[in-house]
Amino acid sequence: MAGRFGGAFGRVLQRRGSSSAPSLDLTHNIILYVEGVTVSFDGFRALNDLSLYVAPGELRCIIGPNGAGKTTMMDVITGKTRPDTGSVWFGQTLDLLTLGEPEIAQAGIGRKFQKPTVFSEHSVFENLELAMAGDKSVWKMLFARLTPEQLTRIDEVLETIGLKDHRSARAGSLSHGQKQWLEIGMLLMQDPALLLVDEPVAGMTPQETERTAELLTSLAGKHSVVVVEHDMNFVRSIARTVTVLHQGSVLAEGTIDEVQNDPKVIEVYLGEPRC
Ligand SMILES: Nc1ncnc2c1ncn2[C@@H]1O[C@H](COP(=O)(O)OP(=O)(O)OP(=O)(O)O)[C@@H](O)[C@H]1O
Repeated sequence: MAGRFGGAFGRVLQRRGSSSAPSLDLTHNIILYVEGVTVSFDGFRALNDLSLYVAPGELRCIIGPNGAGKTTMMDVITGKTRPDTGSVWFGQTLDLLTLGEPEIAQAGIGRKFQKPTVFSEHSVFENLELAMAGDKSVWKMLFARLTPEQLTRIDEVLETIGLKDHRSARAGSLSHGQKQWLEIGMLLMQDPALLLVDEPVAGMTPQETERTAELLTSLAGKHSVVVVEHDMNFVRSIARTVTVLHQGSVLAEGTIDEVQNDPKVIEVYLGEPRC
């Protein structure tokens, strides 16, 4: 990666709010490099020489038929699965393949899985407070006095996720969509530079879907956001650039109209009822 994109001149960003996080060098205006990545399971190539690049602040949608390798790609970026070959870099200088899952999260990559996982018995506010704990003791966090900055940050995130009026509600009492937003809020408490979001609108009402589109769109710019989603109407409503995966490689990339009119994409999706 470093060879291909030249030396590290210019900007080195220190992520806000996490002094122990490694610095993120965005010199070449790329936050995520996935290059030539291959992952095999018992000889079957789930990812096959996959390469893609994400710019800082970009909102990228990844689509592809079942089994295309979308989840495996997320697993490789977050350190859950190690590739056989290829490289994955976060900015110019962080080689993600040398880091474990906790270090990758600490470096500024947050992942939202499809199923929401919130602390049901705690309030919305407390969930955000707990998410701020990072590697500190959760118990200590709940009883520690919050600094004015921390309180402000929680208020900001409550505003962003649209749950200001539910701050005292028990998380378990929220609707499915609200739980998803709360979990996104919990990730935001760590201020990740890159957010990976897996099928955010599965099971949501049309109103919740619309609100989620607004939320993810509002996060882009401040964060880079990579969304894996099957719902094409949703993808159309948020995406600027869409990457289509098929058999572990990039089949097409472009605007939603470009990829939907691409004969290769049409052929792959023929008979795929979800798209
Ligand atoms: N741990 C594993 N062991 C064996 N095969 C696996 C494993 N994980 C994934 N695969 C296979 O790799 C391929 C890619 O799977 P992956 O889950 O990444 O696809 P996907 O695009 O996320 O699919 P979906 O849209 O259905 O979630 C599939 O054929 C899957 O069966």
